[in-house]
Amino acid sequence: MSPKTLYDKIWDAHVAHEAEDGTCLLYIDRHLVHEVTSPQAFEGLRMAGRKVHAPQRTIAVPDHNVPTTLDREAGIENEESRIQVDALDKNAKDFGIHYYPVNDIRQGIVHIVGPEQGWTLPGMTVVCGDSHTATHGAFGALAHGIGTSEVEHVLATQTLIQKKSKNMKVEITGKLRPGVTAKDITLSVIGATGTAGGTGYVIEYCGEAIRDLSMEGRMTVCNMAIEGGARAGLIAPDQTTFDYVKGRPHAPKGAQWEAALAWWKTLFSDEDAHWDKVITLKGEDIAPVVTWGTSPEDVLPITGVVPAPEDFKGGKVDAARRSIEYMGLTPGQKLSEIEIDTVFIGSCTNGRIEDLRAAAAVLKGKKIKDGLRAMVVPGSGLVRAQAEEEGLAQIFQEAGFEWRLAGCSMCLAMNPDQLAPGERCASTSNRNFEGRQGYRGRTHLVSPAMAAAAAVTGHLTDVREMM
Ligand SMILES: CC(C)[C@H](C(=O)O)[C@@H](O)C(=O)O
Ligand code: SF4
Repeated sequence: MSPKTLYDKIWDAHVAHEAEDGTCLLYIDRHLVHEVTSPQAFEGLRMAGRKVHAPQRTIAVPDHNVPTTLDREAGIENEESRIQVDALDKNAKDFGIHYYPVNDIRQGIVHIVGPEQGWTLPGMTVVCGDSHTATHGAFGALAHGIGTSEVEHVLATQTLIQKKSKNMKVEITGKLRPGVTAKDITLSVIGATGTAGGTGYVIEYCGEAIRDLSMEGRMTVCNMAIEGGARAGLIAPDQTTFDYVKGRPHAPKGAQWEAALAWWKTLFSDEDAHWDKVITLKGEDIAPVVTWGTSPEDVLPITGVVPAPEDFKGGKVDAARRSIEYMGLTPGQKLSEIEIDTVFIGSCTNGRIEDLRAAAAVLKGKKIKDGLRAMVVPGSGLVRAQAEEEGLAQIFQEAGFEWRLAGCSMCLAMNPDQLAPGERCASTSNRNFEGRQGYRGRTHLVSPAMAAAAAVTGHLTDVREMM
């Protein structure tokens, strides 16, 4: 047998049919659904008089539009948001799929809920009408976003029409230095490859620094594969993965667990597998980073300065000029001197328990800068409950953070959690596009520890100085 990559293995195990031109029909093991990209898909089924083909494999949760304030049971004010969440309530009921409504403690961001509940397992194909589905690749699952018409196709048939991507290996060798996290890895990779570097590829992240990460950290890395242009990100499952999955509500049990485990242990890239592209970074070389511009590739170590447009080549010169102007920065300005108004800790990139622990460790016994607005939005109700149990919520609140309910929140500002025009935010989310966190808002992407450090000083800060 010819050697295969992990991606090849999962792909081959799911091809139901291959056409002459290489187009395949893939079987889908898990279909995650949220309120933004599903209403038309369900409507399509209704019009055609069709059912959901595999309701037991379909899991829905409202996350993007839900308010995160404690009074959210009072309802959603914005009409468009309310309609989307109401439609999901109704569709989940009508079509008999698994559902975590807004008042369920298991509700949260779809990419946090799936793994938490044991829906996401190694070797699976996982899709969702959402680009950050890449997150689930951390389990060694082939996971990626799909469009609304594909959501309808998967609902109706449990299959997806796909062409195979190429194989790319991103290796992070050695150990990370203190203060450097999974977020710094994933941003640094995008800094090195650019946002188009992964286009046409499925990335497998490997190397000692990746192996050393917890599942939470691995999810952070894979979450941003899409920001690097890749179709999906993958990490081969190992004991860390199995330990995380075991005992979760929807993980296999007993003899089924043993059978699953035997297969999962075969899920790695063979020694001589063919890679179409290979990138290697040294773990020791990665620093705590921040973004200065309006693309995730606009990333630099916190010790750096705002670049000048002339530092770039070709089309990037104008893009950088526009970014710097939009962000209200001056070339040569030290990144650590950029003052901020807001800190947002949350999102499917960094809204898990370990992220909250990392931020709380920096904040313990400290107060946020006077006049700063800071909020923590746990990724799920269960993350929130655990953080309360561990005393993290208290640390955040005593420091001056708002302690919110779960949802996407200020990651994309579809709910009332938004930046005002000109407001500047240190954010643990994954996109710093113009207007992403509110009209004319300014976003600097950072790790949770870096966000906490910035909250204390009121400017972007090297967390290593506070350790
Ligand atoms: C709303 C949804 C379709 C979108 C996505 O696909 O990623 C959102 O989650 C985002 O992060 O921008
Ligand atoms: S938290 Fe942000 S990136 Fe993640 S699904 Fe929600 S909006 Fe998209």
